[in-house]
Amino acid sequence: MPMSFSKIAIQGIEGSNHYKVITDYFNAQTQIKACSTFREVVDALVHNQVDAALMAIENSIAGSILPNYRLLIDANLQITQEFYLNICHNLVALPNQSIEDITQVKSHQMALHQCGEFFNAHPHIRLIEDEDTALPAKVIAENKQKNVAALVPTGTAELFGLTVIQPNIQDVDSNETRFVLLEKSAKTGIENANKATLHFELKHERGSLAVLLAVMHQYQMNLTKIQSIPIAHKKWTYAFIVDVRFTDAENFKKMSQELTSTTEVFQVLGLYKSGRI
Ligand SMILES: O=C(O)C(=O)C[C@]1(C(=O)O)C=C[C@@H](O)C=C1
Repeated sequence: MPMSFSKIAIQGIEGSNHYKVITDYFNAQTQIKACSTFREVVDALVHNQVDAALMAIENSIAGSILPNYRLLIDANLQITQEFYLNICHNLVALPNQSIEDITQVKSHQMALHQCGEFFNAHPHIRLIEDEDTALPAKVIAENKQKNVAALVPTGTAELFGLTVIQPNIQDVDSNETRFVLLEKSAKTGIENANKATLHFELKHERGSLAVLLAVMHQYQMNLTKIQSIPIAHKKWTYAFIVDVRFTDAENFKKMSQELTSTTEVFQVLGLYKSGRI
């Protein structure tokens, strides 16, 4: 289902996993603004350089990218869509290099986390964080760097003329990252949504989280995720991010009304269609 946006900010360059989401889900006319950090992605949207921003939010092996929740909350952005992408990490280097030749692997920190078991088994390799998965591959190719490898999605080795030393080195074969599309304002009316991302702060009182969960249960919300994130200016206190699926919009509205009056902060970070069937 092609969707039209004139320009979308992503983290990473052509050949990265963010880039792959754009080519898989958006029409060919969509322009891309490649950014080196998630903060730059959000800033590009806030300053109207793009009409949407794509951001990885969690991975099935490495978990949530917590700072990204804070970025989207602080910038007051809305999640308008979500996408799940199958993630393969292929170890790539210049042609004729073997695993014994490799002394460094450069990649995005989330990608390195997803391949922990492989690197534990190859302790001679030093891991170095880079901006995304594709950039170090491009640099290896352009500068003909020997002894350095990168971790890239399927298809990216060919893009830069590199060779796959070892395919699929992620800890678990079936590895997925969930990406969210951010816009400045909500696009989907509740009638067209079946999923929401909510942000709460609760009174530090016995049972306050249990009561909140009971209200969600009462209105038949199906929780797909609960995540606590630190509130930096109130040391050792936490906000909660809750993803819910629902079938009845009226129930969602009633729950929202009730929770608005019983929580310290209640904010809908997005109403959208689930990326899962
Ligand atoms: O570097 C990339 O290829 C990205 O698109 C970034 C990113 C991430 O931020 O999680 C995307 C998916 C994978 O989980 C690994 C890295």
